[in-house]
Amino acid sequence: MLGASPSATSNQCLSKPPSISASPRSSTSTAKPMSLAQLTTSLSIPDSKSDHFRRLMRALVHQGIFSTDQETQSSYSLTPTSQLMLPGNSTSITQLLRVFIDPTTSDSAYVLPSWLKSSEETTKTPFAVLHGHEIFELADEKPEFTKLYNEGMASDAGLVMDVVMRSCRDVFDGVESLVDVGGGNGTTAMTLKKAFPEMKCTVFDLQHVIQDKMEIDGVRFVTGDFFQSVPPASAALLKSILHGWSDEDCVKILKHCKAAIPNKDNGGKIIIIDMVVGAVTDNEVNAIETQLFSDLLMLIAAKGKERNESEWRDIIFAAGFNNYKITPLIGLRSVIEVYP
Ligand SMILES: C[S@@+](CC[C@H](N)C(=O)[O-])C[C@H]1O[C@@H](n2cnc3c(N)ncnc32)[C@H](O)[C@@H]1O
Ligand SMILES: O=c1cc(-c2ccc(O)cc2)oc2c(O)c(O)ccc12
Repeated sequence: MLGASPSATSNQCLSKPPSISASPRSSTSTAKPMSLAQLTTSLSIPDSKSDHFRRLMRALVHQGIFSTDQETQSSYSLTPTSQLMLPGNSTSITQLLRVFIDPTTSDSAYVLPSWLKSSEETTKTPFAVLHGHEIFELADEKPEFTKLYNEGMASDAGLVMDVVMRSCRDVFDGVESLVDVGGGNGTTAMTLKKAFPEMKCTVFDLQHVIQDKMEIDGVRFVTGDFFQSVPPASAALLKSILHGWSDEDCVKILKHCKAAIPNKDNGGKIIIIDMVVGAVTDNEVNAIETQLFSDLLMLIAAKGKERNESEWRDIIFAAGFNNYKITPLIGLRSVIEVYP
C-alpha cells in the first residue's frame, strides 16, 4: 500500500452540466434526417447491398450511434454520440476512435490471454510483447501510428478542454504559469492560452513529439522526460498521463511535478484530468462501463490503470501532497486539484 490517507474533499461542481449534444460546433449538427436510399446513394452502396446496410444501421441505432423514427424506421438522424464523430470541428474525437481501432492497438488485445498466463511478461505490456516496443517508443519504427496516436490525443484534448472550459474554468483562475506535462501537440495549452492570455504556458513532452517546435501562439514548447524533471511553473497539468503508468511511476512523476511548483505557502498546485472510476455525473448512461473498458485499454496498451478515488488518494499522498479535490466532468473524466 502507498502511504497514509489524510483528509480530502470530493466535489460535484456540475449542478447544471453542459449538454454534450450542444457541444459540437458544426453546421451539420443540425443536419436533416436521411432515408436509407439517401444514405446508400451518398455512401456509394449498391442496391444489392441496401438490406445488408439497413441491418448495420439497425445495430448502430440500437447502440445509440444513430436514431430513427420508431414507427416507419425510414430515416436516420445523428445522436449526440455521432455528432462527436463529425469531421471538421474542434470537439470531434474521430482521430481518437481511429487510434482504438487501428490494428496496432487492437491486435494487442489478442496477446492478453497468453500474457495473463505468463509469469515472465510482467514488465512488458501486451502491446510491447506484440510490437517489441512500448507505445511511446514506436516513433522510429511506426511513424504513421505515432502520428495517428498524437492526433488522437489532440482530438481528445479538444473535446475534454471544451467541457472543462464550460464547466470548471475557475480551476485555472489566478494561475500565472502552467506546464502541461506530457502535453502532446499543445492543443490543451493553446486552449488555456486563448482563455487566459496572461498565463505563461509551456508544453513539455518527449523529443519526437516536440520536434523542432519552440513557440506557437505564445505557448512555449520544451523537450524532456518527466521521469527526470519537470520545468518550473505555478501549476502543473497532467491530462491523460497518470492512467498510463503504474502506481510507483505515478508517484515518481508526481514528485517531479511537486518539485516544479511553489510550496504550500506559495500557492502551487497540480491539476490532473483523468478518469476517477465511479465518479460520474448523474446523467451518464453506461459511463462506468466505458470507464472499465478504458481500464482494459490501459491493461493492453500501457502499464497503468483507471483508478477509483481510493487508488488516486494513495498515490497523491505517497507523493507527499496534503490535499485534493475531485470535480467530475460530464463524460468520463474528472478534474483532480492536488495541493502540496
Ligand atoms: C496519453 S498522451 C496524453 C497527451 C496530452 N496530455 C493529452 O491529454 O492530449 C501521453 C503523452 O505523454 C507523453 N510522454 C510519454 N512519456 C513521457 C515522458 N517520459 N516524458 C514526457 N512526456 C512523455 C507522450 O509523448 C504523450 O504525448
Ligand atoms: O492507448 C492509449 C490511449 C489513451 C487514451 C485513451 C482515451 C483517452 O480519452 C485519452 C487517452 O491513453 C494512453 C496512455 O496514457 C498511455 O500511457 C498509453 C496508451 C494510451
